[in-house]
Amino acid sequence: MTKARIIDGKGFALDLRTRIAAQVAALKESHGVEPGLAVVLVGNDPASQVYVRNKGQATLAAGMQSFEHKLPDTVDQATLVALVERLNRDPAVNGILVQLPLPRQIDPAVVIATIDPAKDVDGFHVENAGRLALGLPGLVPCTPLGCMMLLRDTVGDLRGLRALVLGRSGIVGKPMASLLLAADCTVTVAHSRTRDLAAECRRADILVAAVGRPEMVRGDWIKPGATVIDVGINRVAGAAEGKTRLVGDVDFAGAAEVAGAITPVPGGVGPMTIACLLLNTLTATRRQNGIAAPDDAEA
Ligand SMILES: Nc1nc2c(c(=O)[nH]1)N[C@@H](CN(C=O)c1ccc(C(=O)N[C@@H](CCC(=O)O)C(=O)O)cc1)CN2
Ligand SMILES: [Mg+2]
Repeated sequence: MTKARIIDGKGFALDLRTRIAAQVAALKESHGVEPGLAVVLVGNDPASQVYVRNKGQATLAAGMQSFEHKLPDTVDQATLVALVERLNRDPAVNGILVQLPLPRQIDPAVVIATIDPAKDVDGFHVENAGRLALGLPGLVPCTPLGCMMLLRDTVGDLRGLRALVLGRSGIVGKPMASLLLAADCTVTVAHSRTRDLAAECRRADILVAAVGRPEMVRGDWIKPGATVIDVGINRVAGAAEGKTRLVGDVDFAGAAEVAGAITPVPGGVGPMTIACLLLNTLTATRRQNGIAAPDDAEA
């Protein structure tokens, strides 16, 4: 039987997007400034195509300008870098995002390093990563930012809580650990080489799973009453022939019997990623124009 509160990331994200749209309208009214987001898609990865389409629709729905750039999967790195440099110079573009993954002939680190840090709404540039690690203001990666919003809404005061981040990627695990540390949690980062992962998980008041391994975290790894944030989005074979379904990195049914609160997949962290992209674009636009956020703003 499900005991845990199910954290409604989809609902939270929709509400956040509505509030962002209101702030965009106010920004246009007060300063005549309209945020613009450029999204670059390289190749034909079906999931990336869906994400980019959803980002474009969400951008327009928030009242921002959307610029989509699609390049073939054979494109060379120099051409992509030249496009990013052009977007860096374009005053209508306040945020730049290059959809990942990129084809193998392109080094993502080189492309990300080309993005103007002030327009890096993914928060992946080393300058923004360094700022986050040092507790300085910058642009924060969207998925960890969304996880923190859900955590604050669910738990409230995070100070002193024991948090375990499962996964050490530069996109989710490391920034997530920095954000939890900044919120005064006691943070452990676990990974594939961690000894007795289950025991580490069982100590955590907050468990953030971001390893990309379907249902790896079992129900008996969860501390009773813990808050579980599942970042995994894994497509696995479904019950019916030829059908697939999405699962997280956590065995939802098992964990929901033990946890105090848990994000579902789908409908948990995923929708927060796009909502936080809009938030970062608004933040970047304000900073580029020297406009302070109103007191009731999200960021
Ligand atoms: N440049 C970037 N590339 C990628 C990022 C990113 O933040 N920046 N993240 C992911 C993909 N992603 C956004 O780009 C993303 C993934 C999932 C969702 C989402 O809403 N998921 C839904 C389920 C969707 C489905 O049915 O497939 C959910 O979890 O409810 C939004 C955005 C990799 N690349
Ligand atoms: Mg503009």
